[in-house]
Amino acid sequence: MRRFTGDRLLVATHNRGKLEEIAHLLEPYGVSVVGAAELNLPEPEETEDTFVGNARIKAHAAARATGLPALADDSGLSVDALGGDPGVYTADWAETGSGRDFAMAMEKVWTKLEEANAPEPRTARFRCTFVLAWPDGQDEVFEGEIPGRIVWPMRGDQGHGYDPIFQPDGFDLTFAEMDRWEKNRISHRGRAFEKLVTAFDR
Ligand SMILES: O=c1nc[nH]c2c1ncn2[C@H]1C[C@H](O)[C@@H](COP(=O)(O)OP(=O)(O)OP(=O)(O)O)O1
Ligand SMILES: [Mg+2]
Repeated sequence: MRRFTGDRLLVATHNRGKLEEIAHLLEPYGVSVVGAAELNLPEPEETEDTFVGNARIKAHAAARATGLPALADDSGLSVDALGGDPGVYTADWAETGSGRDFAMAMEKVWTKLEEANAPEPRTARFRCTFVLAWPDGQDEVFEGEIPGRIVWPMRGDQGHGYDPIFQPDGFDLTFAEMDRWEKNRISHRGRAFEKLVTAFDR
């Protein structure tokens, strides 16, 4: 495991919600973040069919373009009764052609569960894969997941993406009803971060 010794980390994401959560996770380590969008880095095509494959594409593209270490996050929601969908295609389900519509994407999840007559609880998990890529082409992989269930109707206005329909096991709140500290403490991203953090120990 290599150490990250800087005080500002390039996060190879164009997703503001992820960036804010990662910023809060890093704050106690005295590391701030800069997002790929702020540096006007292009959004690479995510052509792999695994989280780790797509996280590698994003992390290495940013590390190559800047000569800096870069952290990418590839994540998604896997619904058991839908055979693990949307999974790696979680962002694609929200694509409208002119941006992303997560209300539409959440309706799609719910409609498919209704069509499948899926019994309650409609179990699901969020998964997160971090890839930390070094400018010399090496990388390290850290994964986390959180089990829960899909609820309907949507609840809460915090968080991002599919948070309003995901209720983690052991909680009565959806991710969108939690503040980001509470979410980070238990989330797929928080859990992957617990492993990544050894790279920031200083
Ligand atoms: O904590 C989460 N709470 C709610 N939804 C979430 C979460 N974590 C991932 N998600 C959803 C958002 C996106 O639709 C997909 C990830 O897709 P993914 O390609 O990894 O991210 P993205 O395209 O939004 O940003 P980017 O690739 O620039 O990092 O899963
Ligand atoms: Mg993406």
